[in-house]
Amino acid sequence: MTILVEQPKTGVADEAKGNGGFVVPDTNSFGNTFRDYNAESERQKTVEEFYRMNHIHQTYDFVKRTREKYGKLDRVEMSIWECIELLNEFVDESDPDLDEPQIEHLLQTAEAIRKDYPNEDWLHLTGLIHDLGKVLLHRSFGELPQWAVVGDTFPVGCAFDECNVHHKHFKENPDGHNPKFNTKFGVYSEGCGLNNVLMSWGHDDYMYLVAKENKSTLPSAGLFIIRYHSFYPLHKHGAYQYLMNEEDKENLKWLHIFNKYDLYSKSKVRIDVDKVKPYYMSLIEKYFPAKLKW
Ligand SMILES: O[C@H]1[C@H](O)[C@@H](O)[C@H](O)[C@@H](O)[C@H]1O
Ligand SMILES: [Fe+2]
Ligand SMILES: [Fe+2]
Repeated sequence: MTILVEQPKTGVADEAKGNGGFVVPDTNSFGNTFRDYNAESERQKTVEEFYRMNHIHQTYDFVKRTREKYGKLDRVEMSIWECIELLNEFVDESDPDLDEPQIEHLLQTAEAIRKDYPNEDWLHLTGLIHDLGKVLLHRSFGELPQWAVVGDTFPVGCAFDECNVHHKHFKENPDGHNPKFNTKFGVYSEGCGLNNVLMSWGHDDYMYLVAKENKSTLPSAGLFIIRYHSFYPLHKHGAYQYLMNEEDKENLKWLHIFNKYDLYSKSKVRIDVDKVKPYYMSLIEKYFPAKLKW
């Protein structure tokens, strides 16, 4: 099902009058511009070290093996809300804009979308669950290291585009020296569709598999957002476009909308969980079974 892209409820004029629409802040909680990977901040070193490990270890072979293993979904049975609560203890080491527990980020994203798109309940829920795959960091999921869970994603099996954050650290990735994998198309072909492309392993693809295998009724745009929201090289820089097919191009429009809320809603202003929980529980019930296989 294709859902037509609509304009947000409030226009710029409404925002200026304080009529409720989501307002994009100029700086993050640390006073820097968003996604500035070189800004001197307490987080810069942690983040760069994160990407060094990520770029060295995410190889075609690693992704294939790990995706097969986690795709079995034979670890845990739990509800969406139980998973949200599990995430409470984690801070994402790849993120220069946020050092709050993940539950804050999930609710902030969902609530910001809800302000501007009150009728797209599927998009509110997508906001709430888009990062749930970060449970891979948890003990019961084998405590995957951060480099295998978070951060921007990129295709493996073809050349690493220069617009990837901290690109220089790819020089230690063995795939970069393998002629099978280091050309523009690598193991892929033009227009093959993202569904046929292996992405670096992490919370996006994992949560997509969880939603799909548990028969979520979210529209294809919602599943696409979950699966590719960390693919900044594509949705921010326009790299790797030649791998997309027509359906990907349609879905990308919604991902562009979503990204604004994912990125810019990160703040220190807390959401009252008890107040908004009933609304989100009703959406979970509408689009997911009560218990899911993870
Ligand atoms: O640091 C962030 C964070 O891990 C997000 O959850 C992910 O979606 C982004 O792409 C990444 O850069
Ligand atoms: Fe994410
Ligand atoms: Fe996010």
